[in-house]
Amino acid sequence: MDTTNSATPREMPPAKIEMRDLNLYYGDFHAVKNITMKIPEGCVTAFIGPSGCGKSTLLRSFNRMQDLYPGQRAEGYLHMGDLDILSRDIDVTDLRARIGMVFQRPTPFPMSIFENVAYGVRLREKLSKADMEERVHWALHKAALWDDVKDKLQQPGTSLSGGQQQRLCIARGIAVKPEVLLLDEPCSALDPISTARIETLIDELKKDYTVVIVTHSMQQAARISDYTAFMYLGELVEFGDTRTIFTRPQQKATEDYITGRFG
Ligand SMILES: Nc1ncnc2c1ncn2[C@@H]1O[C@H](COP(=O)(O)OP(=O)(O)OP(=O)(O)O)[C@@H](O)[C@H]1O
Repeated sequence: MDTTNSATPREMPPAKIEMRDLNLYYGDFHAVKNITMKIPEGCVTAFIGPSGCGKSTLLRSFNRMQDLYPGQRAEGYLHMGDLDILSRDIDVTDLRARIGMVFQRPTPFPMSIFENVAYGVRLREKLSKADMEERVHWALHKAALWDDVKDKLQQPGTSLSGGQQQRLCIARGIAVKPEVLLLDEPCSALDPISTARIETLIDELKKDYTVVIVTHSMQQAARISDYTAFMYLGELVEFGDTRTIFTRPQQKATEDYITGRFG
């Protein structure tokens, strides 16, 4: 399958993450095939494609989630700047602080709202009580959750609504000040109002972070992303600026998918 990069390098901001011939396997199963692309810095990049095409597998490789599953492996070139993400010698905990992740279902820890946000920071930094409070409040503001929780920071994270829990997970993700935020279908368990709030938040976050999102919703990709990658059967079919992908796709498979005529 031809891979067409319809955004020329001149138009695109510099790469934050770069892949060359990246291959991902579950045992013998070749789930993601020969991906060569650059994720632009300070933008929202969306991965779309039919169920099972490898979007989540690819996203998870950016912060080495495959290490958590025996039998999963990655081959090829995957870099963030000078950092060789696939190198055995890197500190994976440090990598996951630099490249944070928010999952499909909100996953608050069984602890207070405050501690949910402070937990990851405490693992990495020795902050005074006042500095920690400042960091937690900052993250909750950034995640547009402060007004909802400012009077109940000691209540359990699980006492919040689904949409609030997902914003709590985003606050937790940004509290450690990552460079990249990976969002794996962050709105799939949310109602339309919570989804709209998360989408607004993502738009805000790209001022400070590089955001990569996997979404099943083409409308969502069209609304919030600057660049879109369409995957099919483990391959990258087409990648380019979102407007071009949705209005003038170069590959028939992309056109069929976005117009709902797919298989
Ligand atoms: N833990 C696993 N072990 C074996 N195969 C897996 C595992 N996880 C995913 N796969 C397979 O890898 C392929 C890619 O899966 P992946 O979850 O990345 O797809 P996806 O595009 O994110 O799908 P969806 O949109 O349904 O979440 C699929 O064929 C899937 O069955």
